[in-house]
Parts: sequence; structure tokens; C-alpha cells
Amino acid sequence: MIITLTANPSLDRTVELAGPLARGGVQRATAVSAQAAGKGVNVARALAAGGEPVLAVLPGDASDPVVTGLAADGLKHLALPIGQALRSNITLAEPDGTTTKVNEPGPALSAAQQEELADAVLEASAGAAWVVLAGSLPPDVVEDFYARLTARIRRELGAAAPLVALDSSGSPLASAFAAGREEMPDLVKPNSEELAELSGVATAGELEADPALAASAARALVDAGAGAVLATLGSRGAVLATGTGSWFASHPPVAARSTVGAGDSALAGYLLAHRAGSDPAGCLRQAVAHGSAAVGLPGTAIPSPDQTTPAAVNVVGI
Ligand SMILES: O=P(O)(O)OC[C@@]1(O)O[C@H](CO)[C@@H](O)[C@@H]1O
Repeated sequence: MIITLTANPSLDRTVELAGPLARGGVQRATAVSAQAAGKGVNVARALAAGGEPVLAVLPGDASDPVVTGLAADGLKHLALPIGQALRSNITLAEPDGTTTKVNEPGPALSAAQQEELADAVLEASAGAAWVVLAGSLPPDVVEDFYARLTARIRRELGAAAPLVALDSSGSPLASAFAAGREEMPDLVKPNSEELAELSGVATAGELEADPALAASAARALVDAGAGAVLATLGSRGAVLATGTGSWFASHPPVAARSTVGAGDSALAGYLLAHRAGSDPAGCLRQAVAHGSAAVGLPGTAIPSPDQTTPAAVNVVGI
């Protein structure tokens, strides 16, 4: 069983354009779609598609389109009413697969609502294999929310505490590394921009162009206390650093339709392989297979394992 927390869920609206995005112009959409989403929700969808029992925890009223969407899709979830509408995030998808995203800040959560959300995750997590803390934090949520929740899960659940995976950005991610080693995630999944920001050694472009540099930045985060670092490098693939080594994996190019949800799919692929008992290189292989498959799907669509091609992934020690 895996629990996901999406502190700032969204209704992802995808607008498909007939041609390249024209800034300042008026363009007609060729298709629109909407899906209940947010990073933890996407991870939960991919896990469920892989046969893993999941519970997606999120704030949201029962009548909110995100929550009704999850119910309609049959994804097991626990939504805590907040008396406010969740956000809509817009993806503008161009025919060549370029995606431009505009994410709203989301509704502010009061201190009591933050506490309720943390309590719900704690309660659901007892005995789970993993808890995935994912995405941005809504306005007014303390920036070290994830670090505090990690510490609380370990302190209060002791031997029944799940492993903790963190996929966030900006200060919620940075504060996990500012915290003590006992608050560090067992797995952290930065993209190249987040790895660049955290490590301060290079730009995102430099890390994507040089997997050895990305691996050394990831290893530095393991040295700082993270259990493992799965860093996705866009179309280049991903690197994994753990206490026992580091690896780089790449996939032959895919015809890109939308990169939205690719990182979430990669994290889910890693977790599915980990649950199946794979070694680190095997987990990385499935992460890249899932991420690549997601890129070939429209909007925020999330792949199932039979849509992935792990045999096509090349994994090397780095
Ligand atoms: O604003 P955040 O929480 O950082 O990211 C939210 C989001 O962009 O992440 C998912 C893709 O990873 C989308 O479903 C969603 O719209």
C-alpha cells in the first residue's frame, strides 16, 4: 500500500493548439480536456494502474471537480473539505509536443486545515510501504510542512512508519535538506531545475547535458542525508544515486505529446519496481520507462506498465 499526499491538487485543463503558441495573439483550440491531477494524484494513478493499492490524500470538497473526477475514475482517495475551490492549471499543448503550463497558486489552507491534512496522512500511513509527499504547497502553508510531516511520521509511527518519498520544488524541497538528517526523505525526485537549485553546482541545462555532473550533484544530496535521489533529466533520461552507487538511464527518443506528468510517472515507475523487489538499477530502468511513456501520451495522461518499454532503457553505472 502506498499513500500519496497532494497538498495543492489541481484540475489540469489541457488546451491543444493547431499550431505553435503565438504570444499576444488569439488562437483557436482544436481540443480541450480536463483531469483531476496534481503530483501526488498522478503518482497514485500510475501506481494503481500498476496494481499497487493506493490512497490519494488531498484537500478538497466532495463537490469539487477534482474530487468528483477522482471518484468517477475510481481512484481511492481521502479528500478533506476546505470550503474553497481547488485550482485549475492550464497546459497549452503545441503539435510538436511543446507544453506551456500555467499553474495557479491554489486556495490558502488555515493552520487547522494543515494540521488536519497532516493528521490524515499520519493515520493512513501506519503500516504502508511508502508515503509520497508531492507538489507545491498552497498559500499560507508553512514551507517546512513536508520536513515536519516526515519527522512526525517517523516519530509517531516508529517501526510502522513507511518510507518517505518527496517530489517538490522551491522552499518546501530546500527545507527538507535544511532539516536534520532524521527528517530527510528516503527518496527525493528532483528534475534538472530542482537539482540545479538544490546543488548550486550547475544550471539545469548543464546537468541535462552532462549526466556525470548530474550524478555527482545527486550523490552530494545522498551525502547530505537523502536515502536515494532519482533526478529526471528531461528527454536525456534520469540518474539515480543511492548509498551503494549511481546509475544513468536513457530511453530512445519518443514522439512527444505532453511532458506533463512525466516526472510523476517516473517516480511511480521507480516505486512499482521497488515494491516488486528490483535492485536500484532496475528501479531506475522502470522509472525511465514510465517517464518516457508518459511523454508520448496527451495532457496529464498517465501510463500503465503495459504501455512502457523497460527493455528499451539503457542503464549504466556512472
Ligand atoms: O504546482 P505544482 O504542485 O508544483 O505542480 C502541479 C502540476 O503541474 O504537477 C503535475 C505534473 O507534475 C500536474 O498535474 C499539476 O498541474
